[in-house]
Amino acid sequence: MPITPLSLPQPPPRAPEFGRDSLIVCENLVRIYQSGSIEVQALQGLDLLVESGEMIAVVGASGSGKSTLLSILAGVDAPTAGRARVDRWDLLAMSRADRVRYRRHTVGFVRQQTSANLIPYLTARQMVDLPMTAARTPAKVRRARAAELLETLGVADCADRRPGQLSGGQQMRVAIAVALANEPRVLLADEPTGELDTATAAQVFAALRDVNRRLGVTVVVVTHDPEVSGQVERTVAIRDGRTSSEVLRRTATADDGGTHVIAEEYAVMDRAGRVQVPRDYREALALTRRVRLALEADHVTIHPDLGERP
Ligand SMILES: Nc1ncnc2c1ncn2[C@@H]1O[C@H](COP(=O)(O)OP(=O)(O)OP(=O)(O)O)[C@@H](O)[C@H]1O
Repeated sequence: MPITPLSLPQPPPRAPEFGRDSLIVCENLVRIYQSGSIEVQALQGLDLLVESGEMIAVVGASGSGKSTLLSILAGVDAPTAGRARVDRWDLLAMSRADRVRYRRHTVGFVRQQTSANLIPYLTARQMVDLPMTAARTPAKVRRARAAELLETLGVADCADRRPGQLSGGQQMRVAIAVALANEPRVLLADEPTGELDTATAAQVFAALRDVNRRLGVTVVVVTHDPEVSGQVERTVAIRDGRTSSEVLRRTATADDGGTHVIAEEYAVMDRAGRVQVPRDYREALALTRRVRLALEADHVTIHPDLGERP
């Protein structure tokens, strides 16, 4: 009997390159650390796209690979395998000189420990000046830009103070100003509010959002704080070294004119089509080793395997 072919929507003639127009592209990214005879797979095939001008939060349990991802994007650490591109830089194929140029001009990095970002014997103004001096920026431009950045971050009055004379929140704002000194396209911040109290954390986060909006810098911020991740349009969750889900938030206007935020959670599908079904879904329907997939007109269903088990 002839088999009637299933009528499927036709794919585009040739799939465009993954993330061709994105500013940050990670594809199947792997980072393996070797400590003695033990191998730790910190990233296990992570896919991530970030568009120019976006601000995203990266969340995940301790040890899930967030800091590893940020260090790779910052050009501080190198991936073991996969693909990582930021702007025009291929992070797996950079020479040492490229890496210096990349870290100086393309990305600004704010590290997890506030103190690791600052130099104890320099004033805030001198610290913002330092990366510009390394980039051979003329003195007049440096002076103007340092003043402008400290003003933007709300710490203009701290310009002549050293880190020891600043509060934790002020230190973090100065660290952000330093990271922005050479006008990078991307700002990476690893737990920037981790050591701060709630009110100060909110101010620092507001400063990051301001930088994103006013300067157009793309911001990737790693956080444990649900308050923080609730304030960005996209939150990417990492589990076991892979992106597992994304929450997109948008503001909707109700009939009475009031606005409210709608948050929708999406599972992430990798390029091979693999999707992780959340544990509570699996448990609710006893989905185990084998499931039945069915293609409907505009969605795909997953059914438990009710057949005979071998
Ligand atoms: N230099 C290293 N050598 C060996 N293992 C490492 C190294 N750096 C990270 N790891 C391991 O890689 C995994 C991911 O670590 P990573 O710091 O990226 O996680 P994280 O999500 O940032 O955690 P946290 O929220 O606690 O900072 C962990 O198992 C960690 O122990």
